[in-house]
Amino acid sequence: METEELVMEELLSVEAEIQDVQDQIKTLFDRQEKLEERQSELRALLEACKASGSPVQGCPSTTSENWSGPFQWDSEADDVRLNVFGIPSYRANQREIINAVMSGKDVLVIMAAGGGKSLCYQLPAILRDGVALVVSPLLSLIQDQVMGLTALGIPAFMLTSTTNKEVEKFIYKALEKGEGELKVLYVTPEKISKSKRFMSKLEKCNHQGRLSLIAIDEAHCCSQWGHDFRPDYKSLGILKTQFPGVPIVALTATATGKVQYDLMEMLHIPKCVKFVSTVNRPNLFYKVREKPSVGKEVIDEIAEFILESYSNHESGIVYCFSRKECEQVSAELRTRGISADYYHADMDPGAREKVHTRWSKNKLQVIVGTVAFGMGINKPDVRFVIHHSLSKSMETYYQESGRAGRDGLPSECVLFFRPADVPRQSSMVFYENSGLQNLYDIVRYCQTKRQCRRAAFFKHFSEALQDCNGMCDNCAFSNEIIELDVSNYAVAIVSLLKDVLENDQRLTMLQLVDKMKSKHKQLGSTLKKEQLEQLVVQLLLDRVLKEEFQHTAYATNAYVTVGPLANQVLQGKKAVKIETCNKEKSKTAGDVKTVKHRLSGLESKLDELRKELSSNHGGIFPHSVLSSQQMSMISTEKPNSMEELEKIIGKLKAEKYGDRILEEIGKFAGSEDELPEIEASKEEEGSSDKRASKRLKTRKNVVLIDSGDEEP
Ligand SMILES: Nc1ncnc2c1ncn2[C@@H]1O[C@H](COP(=O)(O)OP(=O)(O)OP(=O)(O)O)[C@@H](O)[C@H]1O
Repeated sequence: METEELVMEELLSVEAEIQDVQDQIKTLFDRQEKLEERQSELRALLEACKASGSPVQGCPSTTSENWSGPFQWDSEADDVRLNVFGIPSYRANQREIINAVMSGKDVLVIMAAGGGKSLCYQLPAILRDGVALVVSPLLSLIQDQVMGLTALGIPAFMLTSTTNKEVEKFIYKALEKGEGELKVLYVTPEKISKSKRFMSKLEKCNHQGRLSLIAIDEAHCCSQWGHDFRPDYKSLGILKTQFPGVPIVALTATATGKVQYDLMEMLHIPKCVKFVSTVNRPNLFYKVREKPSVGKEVIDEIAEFILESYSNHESGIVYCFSRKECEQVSAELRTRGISADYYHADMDPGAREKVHTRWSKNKLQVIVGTVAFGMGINKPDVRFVIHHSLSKSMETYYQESGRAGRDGLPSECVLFFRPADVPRQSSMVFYENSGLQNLYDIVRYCQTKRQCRRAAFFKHFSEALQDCNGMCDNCAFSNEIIELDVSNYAVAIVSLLKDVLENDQRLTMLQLVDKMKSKHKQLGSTLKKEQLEQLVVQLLLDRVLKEEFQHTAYATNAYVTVGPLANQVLQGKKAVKIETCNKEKSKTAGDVKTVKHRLSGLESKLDELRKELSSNHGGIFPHSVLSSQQMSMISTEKPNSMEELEKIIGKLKAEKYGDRILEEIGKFAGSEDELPEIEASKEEEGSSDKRASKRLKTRKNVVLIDSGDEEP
């Protein structure tokens, strides 16, 4: 008997050790997977550097074909840009991309939403002889583009399931015989993969030297690592094989290094010239708000936000997790006086189209949609994108929030986050490639109360850091953040889960938090329920815990169990901390109400500053006093006189960024090599202006602001 007990004891200890070893193996495998991913990203960057010689983010350029010109088609291109498209000047990279396509190169374009990708293939399509083929994933997107081009007098057509026989005949004739006027032809990827007839006409067109270029829009759909993988995009590789002499231009708004590498392989364009524009959208203010646990309260907060900040019926989108939620949220918003309607995949296409059109024409303020409200949303003046629920990845969030402010004007992106939303998403994405890893990245973005939100995007897309300019809640509002050491709670959670496991039971995140709550009540716990939830999520991110999934006939349930690093916590080798705010930052940070309040206090001080300026100086606008960074903080417009500057300030004030502008005005009078003025704004109101006026008295090339002028 005694021997049996001893054996039993040893068996348990061996089993525990095996578990430990397995945990370590799992950690190492995870690490290996991450490293391999990074390895392939770096290889892709290296390839791209070698192949293109063009500036690639994160990789120094090796050659330097100068794509800015001059080229023989320069004046013709300028003429078409201005007189056909009505565009006065190129945006960043557009000229270079057009020149590379015109030179017959394969080109990969990564440019943020609204950056102006279409011009990059539409302009060469007009300049080059023959027909340009454009592959685009969505009918609605194609219809919009064809309508737009036709309105400009450009012969553009689409060949899709909705095309009538007559038009189809015209297109085939134009391809085969060059009859009729056809400059740009839009198709879906299915046409390439499924229609032999179409491919044979295209062959003939190319044979006669009339296929001018091939554009592949939303090219990230080629890669299964991307967020919108479309199987038919995989077969687009055939285009380069069949038409090797025709330049391919692949365009997308987002692609990590891995996706770029993948799509270059899929499309057989390894030597393409690559143009990567920044993912930064400087006009978007990112913030995360704590999501109340009561559904109605969430809607109250969303409604309050819209009614207070966007009372002039400015357009917005609210993204929800499910179709049902979508319908509920839109109904609730309506009862609170907001003109809202829902949009999801379960509606018939006619009804969806109707909602979209009403919204596009500003007859509806808010669309409450699921992810189905996605590609092809071209409304330029969307002022806010609210996420009622967590997105499934950084890429998805970047895309969805990026539908705000395509016109370049200040807009807000607000994500309502609550840890309990994590298992809802994880039980949906755990079977996808890197699904959980992607989800945990966006959860990390939401959990932090310290790190710049923008920096998370730069990191995710392997781009060098850029200044956020105070355009996210964590950078703009320096509320005191306290770091709580909650290692003892972590130990209690791990021990509890081990007990549960030994009894062959499982706990969901909410059950675990409830158990902890009742357990800690007895111990006189100080952590609130929300903080316990935050802690459990933190432990998931830190791999102390992990999620496991179980399928039932109706759903997949997510459970929380001990993870690879659980023992380190038990052994006291790993400290666990959570961040908490002194004030309830997430509720107030960046709200228009807050900004307006600060602004009204500062306005009277601006008047004082004006008076001082006018009594001292002679009206010379001191361009030299402003660094380009300061200038860009104020506006993308460049003022040439004080009057113009004041107008811009007035406009920006109306757009709620007045307090930052005042800070900048304070800087006009200061020397750039003084201490960073940005700090002044964080002092008590008024102190920055006092310092500014002091400097005014001592400085020579200062500004005159006419004290008699009305605030524009
Ligand atoms: N150089 C330019 N100057 C001013 N406006 C421009 C310029 N280039 C493009 N635009 C305008 O910018 C808007 C967005 O362009 P476009 O639709 O091509 O963006 P996109 O990069 O394709 O965005 P998305 O990825 O969201 O589809 C359009 O209204 C377009 O006419």
